Amino acid sequence: MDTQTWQEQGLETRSPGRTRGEISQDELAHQWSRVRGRLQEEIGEVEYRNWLRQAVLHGLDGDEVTVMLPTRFLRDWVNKEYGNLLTAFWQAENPAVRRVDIRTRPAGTSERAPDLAEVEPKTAIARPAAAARREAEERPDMSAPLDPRFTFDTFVVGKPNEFAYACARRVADGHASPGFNPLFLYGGVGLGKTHLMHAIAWELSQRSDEVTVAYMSAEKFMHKFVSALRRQSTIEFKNELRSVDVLMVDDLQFLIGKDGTQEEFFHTFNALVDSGKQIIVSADKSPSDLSGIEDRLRTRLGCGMVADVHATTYELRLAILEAKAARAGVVVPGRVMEFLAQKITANVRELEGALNRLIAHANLFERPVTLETAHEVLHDLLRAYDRKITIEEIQKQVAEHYNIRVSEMSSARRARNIARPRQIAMYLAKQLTSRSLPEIGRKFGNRDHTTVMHAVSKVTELIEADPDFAEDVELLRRILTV
Ligand SMILES: Nc1ncnc2c1ncn2[C@@H]1O[C@H](COP(=O)(O)OP(=O)(O)OP(=O)(O)O)[C@@H](O)[C@H]1O
Repeated sequence: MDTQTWQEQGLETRSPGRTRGEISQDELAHQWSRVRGRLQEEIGEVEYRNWLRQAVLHGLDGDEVTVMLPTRFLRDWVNKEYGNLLTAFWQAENPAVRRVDIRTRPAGTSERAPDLAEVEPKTAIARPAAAARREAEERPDMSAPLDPRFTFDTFVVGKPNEFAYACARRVADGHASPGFNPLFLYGGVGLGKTHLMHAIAWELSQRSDEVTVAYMSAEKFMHKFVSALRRQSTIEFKNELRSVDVLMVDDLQFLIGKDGTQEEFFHTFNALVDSGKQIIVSADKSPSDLSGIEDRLRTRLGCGMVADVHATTYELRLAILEAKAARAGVVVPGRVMEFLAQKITANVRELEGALNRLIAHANLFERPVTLETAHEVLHDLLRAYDRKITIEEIQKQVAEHYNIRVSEMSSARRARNIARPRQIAMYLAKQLTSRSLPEIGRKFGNRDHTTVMHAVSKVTELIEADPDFAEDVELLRRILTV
């Protein structure tokens, strides 16, 4: 990582190498970036900006992390309001950390910490694991190595992601037909697209020393392109990109409206595909729904394999929690996991964050994880869920969306244009609230729980069979969960 990037990431400038406790500056930077990500998720964008945006990591010394803030007021406030959270998240990231020391930094010693969006996944040229790390150290501009946790082994497969997983596997096995080029993965926030891309990169690089994989976020692609333009070194940039065997661009939606960068990406894309190289792209929408992308690019993006990563189901959430707890070597009672899987429905990132907080809390206070501690530790998150989503809100939103009266949610009418939205509302009530089937049934005109069960399985079936229908339900889910 170069000095500038180091500072951009809210880190103090220091000489490269390893910190005490065998952790490299890059790893530490990643941990800090994730801690900040969790903080932002946890306390919300506004609070984060107000209080923590200027926090800078000074370093890790033994078991103590030091974080600097520019004023005493900020230091005291952060200490009081977020000190425990910071410690818990650091502990979850790095079990060696026991304490977080929050201090003021002498004036003029560091830069602001940027938005997370600015520092999220960077670029990595992936070779075998060890080589990739060396590469990252030798080539400061290729700053972020692939996340070692994002492999196929750690990816939990369920109905919502099995197709995307199968496609990713096929490409990673090196047996994909041209029909898999490009592989376009799309779906909502935090559902595992980046994880799958990294997994492909790891797998390919472990398979052969010869294969070079370039992974970058669309933003990074843009930054690199723009700075190449400034340095008048676009030829090198092009050559560098066109020399790889596999190019992965994550979160392509960030290229929307960036015409010059899109143009460059389009040419790179064509050059690579024409010479038989593999392209893998992720975005939050399917190619046909990515408005703001040039038509010729959209057409090319959609001409390979397009795989949707659907919103999680209760079963998948539970399986993910079980896998993560087992991996962390922590015993979390089944009831606690069921509770989390039922409650934390927005995405896997949030679910993972909740589990990490519970584990960190248990470690910190040397107490077992129980349903009671889950309520206590996650009360703010759970309150947000409780506050946000009620069955009434779901009914209102769905009725509005399909242009029917809210009263039809409880009526006896069985016409398709009424019954289908009602089934969708029941399905969302099951997904987004912790209400039981009989409770949901009661809210829908005293219907039996078997009717709700039927609605849930019907909607699940339709989501799998009909992408437009799936899109509609996903849209409603997002509206309800923002
Ligand atoms: N099926 C899964 N099994 C295990 N972990 C998962 C799964 N899906 C997501 N995760 C975890 O959830 C977190 C968020 O996933 P990821 O970053 O891949 O999401 P994304 O779809 O790329 O989101 P974004 O659109 O925000 O970039 C990661 O820590 C990832 O490991």
